[in-house]
Amino acid sequence: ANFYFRIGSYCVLCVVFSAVACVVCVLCHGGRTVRNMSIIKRFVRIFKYFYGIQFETYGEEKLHDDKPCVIISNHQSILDMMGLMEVLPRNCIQIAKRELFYMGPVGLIMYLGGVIFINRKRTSAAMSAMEEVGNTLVQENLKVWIYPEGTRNESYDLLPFKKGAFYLAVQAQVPVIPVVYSSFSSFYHPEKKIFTSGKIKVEVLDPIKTEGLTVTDIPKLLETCHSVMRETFFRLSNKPNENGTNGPTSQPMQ
Ligand SMILES: CCCCCCCC/C=C\CCCCCCCC(=O)SCCNC(=O)CCNC(=O)[C@H](O)C(C)(C)COP(=O)(O)OP(=O)(O)OC[C@H]1O[C@@H](n2cnc3c(N)ncnc32)[C@H](O)[C@@H]1OP(=O)(O)O
Ligand SMILES: CCCCCCCCCCCCCCCC(=O)OC[C@@H](O)COP(=O)(O)O
Repeated sequence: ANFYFRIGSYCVLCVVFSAVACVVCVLCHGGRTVRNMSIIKRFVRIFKYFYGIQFETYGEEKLHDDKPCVIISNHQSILDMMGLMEVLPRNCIQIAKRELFYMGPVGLIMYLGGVIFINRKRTSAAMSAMEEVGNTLVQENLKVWIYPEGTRNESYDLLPFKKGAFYLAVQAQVPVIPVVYSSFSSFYHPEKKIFTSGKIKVEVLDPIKTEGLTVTDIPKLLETCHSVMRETFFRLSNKPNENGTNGPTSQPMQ
């Protein structure tokens, strides 16, 4: 029962805080702009105190370069929003599934924050939406946060990555910055109806350059990101990886 109360209150907080944030954003900036993200960030960062969640972040300064880039991170649940806002840099928008836009004030606040909505069922439309972002990324000095797994994933591993984030980075010739969150499974487990409090480790990895890369380099770029994020995920989550050690298995970057 406690699980449902906490999840329910999380959703209620999202709706209520969104409605308030919409008013503040419209009063401050008048409409849809990425500058509203800093207002949204302040509201969302309060959530962690309600749920006793602590963040331990490593390498956050790597996100503070005032230059465009594509940030990719693993995605486990709707709690990821707190982790996102914990380290969200300035001028950064997110790619979100279109369904979220229809969630009342939550959709409106995301719209006001500059979030790009994509229809995952219509790949061509999703790609052109992302291509549009790719075209304006550099001159608007924007960062884009994408969850390359394309969906929430509560397994104790990373899903294979979709290619959109990498097409976007290569098209705009901007670096990819991976951000990895440790597994929530110690305190959040929907199947077992567990949602207590706990600590989430967040590690920002070194930017991966895309200068000079073309579409043909995308599979390798995707693979490099996937393996370095997977290794970090296991390390942060203290999950023994294939060869049973806890330490980082530093495979040479092929
Ligand atoms: C005070 C407030 C209180 C709280 C209220 C809340 C406020 C919060 C505010 C703000 C925080 C908001 C938080 C946001 C959180 C939301 C997170 C989500 O919703 S996660 C789901 C959506 N995200 C994605 O899905 C992205 C990842 N997906 C992609 O990038 C895909 O690539 C996508 C959708 C573009 C296409 O997906 P495909 O399923 O078709 O798969 P593929 O393998 O990537 O592509 C298929 C083929 O198309 C080619 N392709 C892909 N992209 C291309 C491109 N751009 N150009 C050309 N070809 C491309 C590929 O090469 C591939 O071709 P070959 O099969 O390899 O031959
Ligand atoms: C007026 C009624 C509005 C009711 C809406 C209740 C609010 C629900 C909480 C919304 C939190 C929004 C922040 C993003 C959280 C998130 O990450 O969404 C889930 C998707 O990534 C994953 O997509 P998928 O796993 O494929 O369903």
